[in-house]
Amino acid sequence: MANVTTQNFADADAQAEALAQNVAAQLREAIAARGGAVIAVSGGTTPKAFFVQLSKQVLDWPTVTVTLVDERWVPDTDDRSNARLVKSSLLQNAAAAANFVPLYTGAATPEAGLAEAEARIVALPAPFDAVVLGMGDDGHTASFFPGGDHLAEATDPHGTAKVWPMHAAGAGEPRVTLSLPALLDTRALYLLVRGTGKRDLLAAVQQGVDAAKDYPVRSVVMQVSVPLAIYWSP
Ligand SMILES: O=C(O)[C@H](O)[C@@H](O)[C@H](O)[C@H](O)COP(=O)(O)O
Repeated sequence: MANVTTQNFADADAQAEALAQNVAAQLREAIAARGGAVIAVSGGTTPKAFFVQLSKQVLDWPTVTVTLVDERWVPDTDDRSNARLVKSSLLQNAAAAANFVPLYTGAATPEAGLAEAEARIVALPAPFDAVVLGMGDDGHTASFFPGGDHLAEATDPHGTAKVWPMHAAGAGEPRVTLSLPALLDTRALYLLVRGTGKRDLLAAVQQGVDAAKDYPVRSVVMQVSVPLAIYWSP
C-alpha cells in the first residue's frame, strides 16, 4: 500500500485550518526554491472552508498558480462550477493575486475542449507542489467516477494524456478530469474528507475489502509513488 497517513480532526474548522497551514508551508517552500508554486484543487462542497483559510495565508500569491483536479463542464456562472467555487472562496483576500488556470474552455463539450484543457495543464511547471483531492460517497475522486466512460484510461498509471473527458451516471454533468499520472506528478498529495461514511469507505479500501474494489479512489490510495495525507473530520 501507498504511504498513507491519516489525521483526524475534531471539526471541519480545525481540519481546514491545519490543511491550509500545511499547504501554505508547501507553497512557501516551492516559492523559495523555484520562484513560484502550482497547486491543483478539487471542487465540490468540502473544500470551501479550506479555501477560505488558505486565502488568508501570508505568501507571495502573485507567484502562485491555482488549477483544478477536475471540472464540471459548465461556465463559471453556474453554481456547479468548480472554477466559481475557487474564485469565490480561494481567490480572495491575500490570494486574490494568484493566477488561475481553469479547465473549462467554453467549448460545447469536454471532448471539444479537451485539447485546449490539456494544453493548459501541459504548459504548467511540473510537478505540482500540492494536489488536494476530495472524495464522493460513491468512492470517486477527481472525476474518476464508478462506471465512467473513460475511467480505465484516466486511471491508467502508464497513460500519457493529462486530461480526460468523463461521463458517468453519478457525475451530474459531463466533466473533465486530470489523469492519475497527472495527479500523482506532485510533491505533496492530500485527500480532504468529512463524515463517517467516507472514513469507513477509505478504511475498506485500505483493508482491501472485496466490495471496495470498485471505488475509484482506490487508485490514489493504493499507489506507491506519492505519500498520501488524508485529512478527516466528522
Ligand atoms: O468536482 C467535483 O465534484 C470534485 O472535484 C469531486 O471529485 C469532489 O472532490 C467530490 O465529489 C467530493 O465532493 P463533496 O466535497 O461535495 O463531497
